[in-house]
Amino acid sequence: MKILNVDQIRSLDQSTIQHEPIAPINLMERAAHTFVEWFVDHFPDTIHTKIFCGLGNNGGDGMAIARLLLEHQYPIEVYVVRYAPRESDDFMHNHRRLKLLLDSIHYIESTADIPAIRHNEVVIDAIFGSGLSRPTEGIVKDTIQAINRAPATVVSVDIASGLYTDQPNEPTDVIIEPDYTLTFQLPKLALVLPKNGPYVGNWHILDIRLHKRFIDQAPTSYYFTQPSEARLLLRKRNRFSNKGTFGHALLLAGSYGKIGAAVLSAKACLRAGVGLLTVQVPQCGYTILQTVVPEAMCSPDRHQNILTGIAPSDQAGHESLDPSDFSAIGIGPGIGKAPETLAMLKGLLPSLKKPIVVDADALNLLAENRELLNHIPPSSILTPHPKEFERLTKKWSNDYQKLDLLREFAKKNKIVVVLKGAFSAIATPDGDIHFNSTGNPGLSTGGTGDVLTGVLTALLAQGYDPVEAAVLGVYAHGLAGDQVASQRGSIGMTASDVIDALRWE
Ligand SMILES: NC(=O)C1=CN([C@@H]2O[C@H](COP(=O)(O)OP(=O)(O)OC[C@H]3O[C@@H](n4cnc5c(N)ncnc54)[C@H](O)[C@@H]3O)[C@@H](O)[C@H]2O)[C@H](O)CC1
Ligand SMILES: [K+]
Repeated sequence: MKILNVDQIRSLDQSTIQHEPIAPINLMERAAHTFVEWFVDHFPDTIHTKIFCGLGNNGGDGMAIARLLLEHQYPIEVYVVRYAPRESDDFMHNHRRLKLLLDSIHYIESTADIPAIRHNEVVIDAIFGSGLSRPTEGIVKDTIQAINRAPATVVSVDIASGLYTDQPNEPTDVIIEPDYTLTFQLPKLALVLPKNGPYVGNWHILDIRLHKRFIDQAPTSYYFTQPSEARLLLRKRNRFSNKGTFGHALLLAGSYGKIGAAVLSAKACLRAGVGLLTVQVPQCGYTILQTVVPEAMCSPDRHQNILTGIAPSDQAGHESLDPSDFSAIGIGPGIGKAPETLAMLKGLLPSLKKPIVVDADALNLLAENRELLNHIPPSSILTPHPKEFERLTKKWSNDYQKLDLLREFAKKNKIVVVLKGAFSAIATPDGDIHFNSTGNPGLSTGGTGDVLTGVLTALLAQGYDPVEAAVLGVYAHGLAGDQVASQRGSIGMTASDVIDALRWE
């Protein structure tokens, strides 16, 4: 699903009005209906509801929502924040209609007009939507602060009042902190950025049937992975396939004290459908791996405690590995940063031709030896969390700048970068960014990154295109986390739970 910017959303509105065709006021009515449908589903009709409206079309939505909630017998009160002398036409239209049904509409002009808000009430925030053009101030700011201080549940219409749709806010900006955001038609960039968490809450998309052809043709570099899109990426399996069909992956993982990382990666790789798996671990991990992951072959490093090289045959009779024998290689989980491990990386990278997966300490070694980035095979997948990404690039001052850095880094190095976090951002070599839609805070626990590396390596080994592997793998990994959370809650989720919950259907 595309993410469009404010100007495009405005044109989308116009395009819908012209092509459907539909009168603007009826489009507002449709938006209000969809909002109320969700609202009625989530809150009982006895709940006291205060609706705060601005004077533009977001406020117009609020007015229409108020009228529809009245029809559903909700006890409502409506407050108009009078911050300017002029109202939009569609606001005025809905204001007139509401006045016929409601004894009194309240107007907030000074702080004395701001009502007390109690904990068992719901607030609907319809002050500003996508039309926000400057920071909130004066009476709007005072009203927003009062709503934020109140113990009530807050639901924002389209986007929290005070939050820009696709540009950074200043830290001093006063913005509604909603429990829910119900956004119209398309996700907005502001909704997927980590710093905006408090100004977004749980957000949902309401389909208001805006012009589909306009959306299909609109240029964008931002996408949000929907379940149906992820499912389409999944390849059907042929009944006559054999384990050779699904590739042979090699994982280079583990060091003394971190053999668990190798185990988790290996198990996840198998659960993501790889045909054959070889894991190279330091010798201290050999027995562990052979015992805990019997499905994988294990190639012990020459070194007892760290990885030092793709093992050539030696007197001990260890078989040699040839990197080109593998359909995909994953490097990094738990490998540490020993000089010998760096030397291994330096020796290995230039010899590789196919895309690989690079994670964890392999990323930190790259950050400390950036010339190695030139040897990463094109279309490889790097999976940094924000701190690792900062080490690879530089500090950013806001999430929008971080996205620019991410895009540039992926383009310049011709790689896929999965920036992990809530709504993980996947940057492609072409400069697109796909935000993931699955996952929950339970995934912020040791080992889940190792699981992702195993999953991505398995998908590459099966021949998935690297961008598709990243989008699908990150989606499935998050979905497994959501599955665990729905069964046992997100607190106490472990990486092993996530592996068990991986499903491909
Ligand atoms: N696009 C859609 O899919 C639909 C959107 N709808 C709703 O319309 C709003 C956008 O409405 P708009 O009138 O353009 O803007 P706002 O209501 O957000 O703002 C009104 C007005 O206020 C001025 N302004 C901006 N910032 C400030 C400020 N800080 N202080 C004072 N005044 C400010 C500015 O002139 C704005 O124009 C969208 O979010 C949806 O809720 C439709 O109803 C359905 C289709
Ligand atoms: K709003």
